[in-house]
Amino acid sequence: MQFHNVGGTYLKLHFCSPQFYHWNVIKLWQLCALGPCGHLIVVGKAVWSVHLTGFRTLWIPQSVLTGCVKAKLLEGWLDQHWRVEHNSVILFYVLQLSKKYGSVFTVHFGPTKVQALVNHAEEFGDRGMLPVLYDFTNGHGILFGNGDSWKEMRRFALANLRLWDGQERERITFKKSLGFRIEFLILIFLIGKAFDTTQPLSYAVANVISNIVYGSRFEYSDSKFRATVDRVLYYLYNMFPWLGPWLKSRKLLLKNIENNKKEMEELVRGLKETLNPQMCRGFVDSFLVRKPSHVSSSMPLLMEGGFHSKSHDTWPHSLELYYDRVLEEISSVIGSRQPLAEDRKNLPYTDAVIHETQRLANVLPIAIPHTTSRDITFQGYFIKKGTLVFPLLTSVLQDGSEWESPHTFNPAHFLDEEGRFTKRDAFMPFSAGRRVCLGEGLARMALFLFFTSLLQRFHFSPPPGVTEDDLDLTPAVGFTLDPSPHLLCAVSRV
Ligand code: HEM
Repeated sequence: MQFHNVGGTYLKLHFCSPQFYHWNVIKLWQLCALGPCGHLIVVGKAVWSVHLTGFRTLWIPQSVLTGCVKAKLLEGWLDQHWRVEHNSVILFYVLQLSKKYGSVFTVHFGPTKVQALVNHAEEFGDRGMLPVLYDFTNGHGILFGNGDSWKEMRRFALANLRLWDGQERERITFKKSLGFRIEFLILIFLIGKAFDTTQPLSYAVANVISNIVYGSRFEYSDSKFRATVDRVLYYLYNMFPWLGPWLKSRKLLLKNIENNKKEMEELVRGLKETLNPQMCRGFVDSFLVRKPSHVSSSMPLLMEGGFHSKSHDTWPHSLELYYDRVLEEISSVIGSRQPLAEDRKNLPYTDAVIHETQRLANVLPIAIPHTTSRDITFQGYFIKKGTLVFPLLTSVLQDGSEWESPHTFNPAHFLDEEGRFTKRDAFMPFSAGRRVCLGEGLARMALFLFFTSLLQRFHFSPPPGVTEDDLDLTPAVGFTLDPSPHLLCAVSRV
């Protein structure tokens, strides 16, 4: 994939001078720099506002922020504001800067030196490690690993996922699991009450992934399972390293991670005791048979796949209001039978709507951090080995020179003049290069089956008394970009 043909934006972030390291309060202004409402809050004699001119500056006397007061202020303020604003602010903020400063620019951001850009798969292909991600993984696994062990794990995982893509495994495991999750949603929706889209979808997606990872699904009434998923959701809303040790939520985050690890270990113990090497039930079994010492690395897939897919699954319903044409297509091609993966090629408009939803929803706007594997000069900028790099996927997914209407929902982006589905190079919600999403094939298939099955059965609308215009779909904060929590009603079509 050649990023430079697509013309994305490359973000380079510098952190400020180390003399401020010893101030606890430094993290406050690190945050505030990109904090609520785009205001820059400068504490004490911070000198790094050079590149942030143009933003309003609010001075907080340093004397106000000492000892406990400092900690309390910080905690309360962060809890109230940061979690709500963080992601969208970073995103819109850097996009604004990119308009002003061009495709490579510098932001002073805190006490570590950080630069972010995308290109050159090899040089920018290592995974960058943020403290909070380290808390979660200790640097192991596919998502956050590097070097030979990452290479080996990725190859192994891909081979296994391909296995499931193969006929037998797909028919048995994948379709069955999707059936379950759809069954669950049907139950929820049939209750007829307005529901918040996030939670049932998260449980359902997590069940699909656990079917693949563990070879079995959970009952939705299982309180342990629900607690695990809730904890994963909690991670996502708290994955901000610079919140650091001041936040009480970090303590909870670590406790949640510990609890989830324990439960996963328990599950793996059970699988070990009942292992039959001739009959792999899921991903963990493959590890137990062929790579027993790496088995813990398979576990974060539950979180990884779950949260990405969940974010997408919550979006299409919000856009369902536009989907009459999709329904016509589904009903003329599939009728009332269960949709199958191979139906996709006969549903070009539906496929275009799903792609356009992914493009505009842009659920991982700054992907997952990379790091440079060696010194490199890129677009005239020297970047040192070990520099943190944030691929800004939004800059490609909503690039005005690539898309006819970059900020508007427009399925025609993926259709040719005859109404046939057409691929676009700038469509890269799964990123690109050597760290491209491992679950892309699986996620694409799940999105298609899930989306068509739900639309086939339900009409979605805002709750009584709420108009479509009242629905607030402003992206909410998190590691992923989800729509703000909102209620919908599902009315059965059959
Ligand atoms: C709609 C759903 C999904 C989206 C949009 C998505 C997107 C992404 C993105 C943007 C990355 C970062 C790539 C980079 O570092 O440049 C990624 C990495 C990854 N994804 Fe996904 N993902 C989805 C679903 C899944 C699923 C279902 C799985 C698991 C079965 C999965 C497994 C992974 C793994 C293991 C990585 C790390 C790859 C590596 O570092 O080598 N993803 N994904």
